[in-house]
Amino acid sequence: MIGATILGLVVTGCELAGVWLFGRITDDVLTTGILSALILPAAFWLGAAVLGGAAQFAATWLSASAAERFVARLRDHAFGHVVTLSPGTVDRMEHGDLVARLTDDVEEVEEIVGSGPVRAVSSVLGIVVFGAAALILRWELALLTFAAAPMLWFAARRFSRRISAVADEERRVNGRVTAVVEESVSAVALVQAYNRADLVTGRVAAAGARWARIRVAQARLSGAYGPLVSVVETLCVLTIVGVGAWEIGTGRLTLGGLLTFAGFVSYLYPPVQSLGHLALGLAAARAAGERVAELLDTAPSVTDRPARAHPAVVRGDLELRGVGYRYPDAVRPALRSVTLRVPAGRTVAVVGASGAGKSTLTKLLLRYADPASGQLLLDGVDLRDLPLEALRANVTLLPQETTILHGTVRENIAFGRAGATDAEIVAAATAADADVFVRSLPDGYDTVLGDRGRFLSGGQRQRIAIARALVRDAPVLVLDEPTTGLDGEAVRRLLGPLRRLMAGRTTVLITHDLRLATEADHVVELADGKICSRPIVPESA
Ligand SMILES: Nc1ncnc2c1ncn2[C@@H]1O[C@H](COP(=O)(O)OP(=O)(O)OP(=O)(O)O)[C@@H](O)[C@H]1O
Repeated sequence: MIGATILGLVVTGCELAGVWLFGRITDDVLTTGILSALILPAAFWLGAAVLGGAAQFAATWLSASAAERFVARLRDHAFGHVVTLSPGTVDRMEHGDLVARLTDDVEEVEEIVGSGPVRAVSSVLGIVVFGAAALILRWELALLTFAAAPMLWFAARRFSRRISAVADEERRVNGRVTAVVEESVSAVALVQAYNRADLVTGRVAAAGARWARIRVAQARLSGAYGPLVSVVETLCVLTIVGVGAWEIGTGRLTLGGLLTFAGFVSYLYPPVQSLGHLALGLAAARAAGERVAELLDTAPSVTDRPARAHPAVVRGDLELRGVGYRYPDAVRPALRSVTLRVPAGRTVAVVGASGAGKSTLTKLLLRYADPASGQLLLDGVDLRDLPLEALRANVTLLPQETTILHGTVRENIAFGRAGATDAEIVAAATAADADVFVRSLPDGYDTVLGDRGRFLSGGQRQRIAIARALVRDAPVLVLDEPTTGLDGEAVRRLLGPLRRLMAGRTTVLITHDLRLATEADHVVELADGKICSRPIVPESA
């Protein structure tokens, strides 16, 4: 900011010198015809132009890098906040709208908070310096010219109110367009299968048309502001020419003096206009800023309590004592007084009908949410008393839907633990029965997997996920329907990798698959959010 102010001063000083030298040249060279008098002022003028140009270049560079740094920092901050929100909170947001807040809205805020102050300072500098120069040269004429300022201020105020209302709407609709496009693209397979291209294109077109209407309204408003200012400017120039001609006639002003004065005034308007535009831009930035602030104000539903002592590595004794949970806005609780114990190193399978509350249990075990009543304990410590990072370092979740990230097979497996070595990655893939098919891929472990792993079969995706969990090597394992969507043969092939993954780990195995349930030491049934007392399959050895 200080650098930009100094550079702004240098630019303004050079422009001022240029205008003044032009006035001198008019009086000493153009009106007298003495060519030799041109050399010195021309040399100074050229010097001022070079120095001013260099300062302008440095100021542009400085403000662009400051602006981009600001955008990156704000986006990192906002995104850093989003990843602390529980998955349930993020799922309740429209993903496209969330993306719009983290991209377009952050950039819009920068316009005002980042480069805005720099532009404001250089505009104010320009107004003060050229205004003072005009006053010093001919104060009466200057005051006459400044009379236009209230008109400009009044116009900017009227426009900014209307632009502000439109800007709010534009930011909202912009988020909606991104959300509709994002949703339609991710559902493209369903759209084609059900022949509903007309429905989604209609939705995108409707959102796009609404956005286009608002953008046109915005353009109309700011388009009207520019010409209005030009008309006011023209009025001032005509006043200067008229009064100036009269003053030249009376001998109170030379032609060079009038041109110098007109030059000062012409340098006065761009900063006045720039301040006006800045005020108009403030409306859009405020609307965007509110959307970013709303995101930052969304509090994580689960937070760390003040630090407490905790074992770095846990044994893995898991216990649920009378756990109850109800989703926000849900009428019925998803879990009701669930009591369950999984001794260290043992496996408990949780079976039950769809909607019984099985996945909800996994969310509480990972602390995506806290129970409304009761306690979940790891080695006798309430999960809420463990730092979130320590809890998650000790509990590995294999979610129902396998997430494959855009990246290589190696990166996808290494995602399980920062710093995993190549040897550990290959060992995990081998134990997950993934090594053979990975080596048959075009680039082996360096094959880039497309978004969501669409180049892989369901069973292959699941084996990559098991390798990732093996690399993580945590003592507690939560498996949420690990065989969902797989046929009998694929399930059979997954049994070996799953057994190797569960071996020696405390495991909560959520499954519909009774063959898989027999892998557990104990099976419990969840029905309507409660544990049933009767075992539904005979316990295995
Ligand atoms: N995000 C949510 N908001 C509100 N209610 C939810 C939410 N997720 C689940 N529920 C409700 O909570 C109950 C338990 O859901 P849960 O997903 O735990 O069942 P589940 O046993 O895992 O079912 P499935 O076997 O079909 O995966 C259901 O009635 C469900 O409708």
